[in-house]
Amino acid sequence: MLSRLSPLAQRTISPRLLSNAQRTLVNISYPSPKIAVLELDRPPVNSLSLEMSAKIVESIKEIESNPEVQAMVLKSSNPKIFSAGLDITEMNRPTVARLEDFWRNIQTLFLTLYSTRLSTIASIDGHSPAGGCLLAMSCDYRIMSATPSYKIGLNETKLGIAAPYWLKDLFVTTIGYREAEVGLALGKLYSPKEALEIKLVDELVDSPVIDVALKRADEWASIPEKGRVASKVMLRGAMIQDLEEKREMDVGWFRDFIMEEGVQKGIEGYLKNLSKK
Ligand SMILES: CCCCC/C=C\CCC/C=C/CC(=O)SCCNC(=O)CCNC(=O)[C@H](O)C(C)(C)COP(=O)(O)OP(=O)(O)OC[C@H]1O[C@@H](n2cnc3c(N)ncnc32)[C@H](O)[C@@H]1OP(=O)(O)O
Repeated sequence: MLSRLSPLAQRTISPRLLSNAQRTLVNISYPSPKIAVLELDRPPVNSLSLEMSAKIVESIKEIESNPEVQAMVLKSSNPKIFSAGLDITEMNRPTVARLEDFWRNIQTLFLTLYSTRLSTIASIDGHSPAGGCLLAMSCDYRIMSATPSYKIGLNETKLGIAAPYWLKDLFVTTIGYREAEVGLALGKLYSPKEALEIKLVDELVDSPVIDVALKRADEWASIPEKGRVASKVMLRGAMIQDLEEKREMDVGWFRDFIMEEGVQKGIEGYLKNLSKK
């Protein structure tokens, strides 16, 4: 943790040179009393390790604990990557105990972000595959950079794995059954333009995404909280309750699926290709 370094070291080491063990993993700022910005900061690609997921959850709770704050913008410190999704190394020849803990943390991350009383705006200024898309879909509103080379979607099948049932449900809820059926089967990654067409994102911008995200956060923050949160609970409550009831069953599915030798070989091959690239 950055806070474990001496004050002098904290001032003199460039943030770029810090290892992930020394980083805070996320940064929180408050551009105005009603708005928080939660910045993902786990180089190189903001992948979601067990510790990263736990840190995001802790940060959302910290922001929520201030009753004045009404909206939270989720952004990345990386100018080209929102999040590369789950940290694939967590699924590569893991111990069963770590793998199960990892998955419980991912479930908690989804449940916390999807159900927060805060209005959540995803400021997607870069690639957002798989778990990155999960983070974005868990927010209330998604704004993406129009840069044509960026990609967003659920590409799990390309790694030889499947999205868990609750991520599939979230995808169906967001873009509709037929598009989700095709997108999941093909592990499709959409360009920003395609993502807007299927309503995977709500808005595309050419200007810095964060500027528009902060404007939208202001709009969402101006809606009276009680009615806004009641509407959110009505729309999202069933999916949250369903996973709450099935959490341990889902951990079992995940563990058994990932520990299969064939799946392990697939993950190994995918990681090798990523590194070679
Ligand atoms: C029937 C019952 C079923 C039950 C099943 C239950 C559950 C299954 C769970 C499934 C859920 C999965 C969700 C996921 O999120 S899986 C992760 C998917 N993510 C990806 O495929 C993204 C992979 N990354 C990329 O495509 C690119 O890195 C990029 C994000 C487009 C950025 O490209 P670029 O800027 O060129 O960076 P590099 O590719 O060079 O990467 C730099 C560095 O980072 C490493 N890396 C990249 N992504 C990840 C990752 N997700 N996890 C860990 N590490 C990653 C990459 O290997 C490079 O490392 P080196 O510098 O060491 O080579």
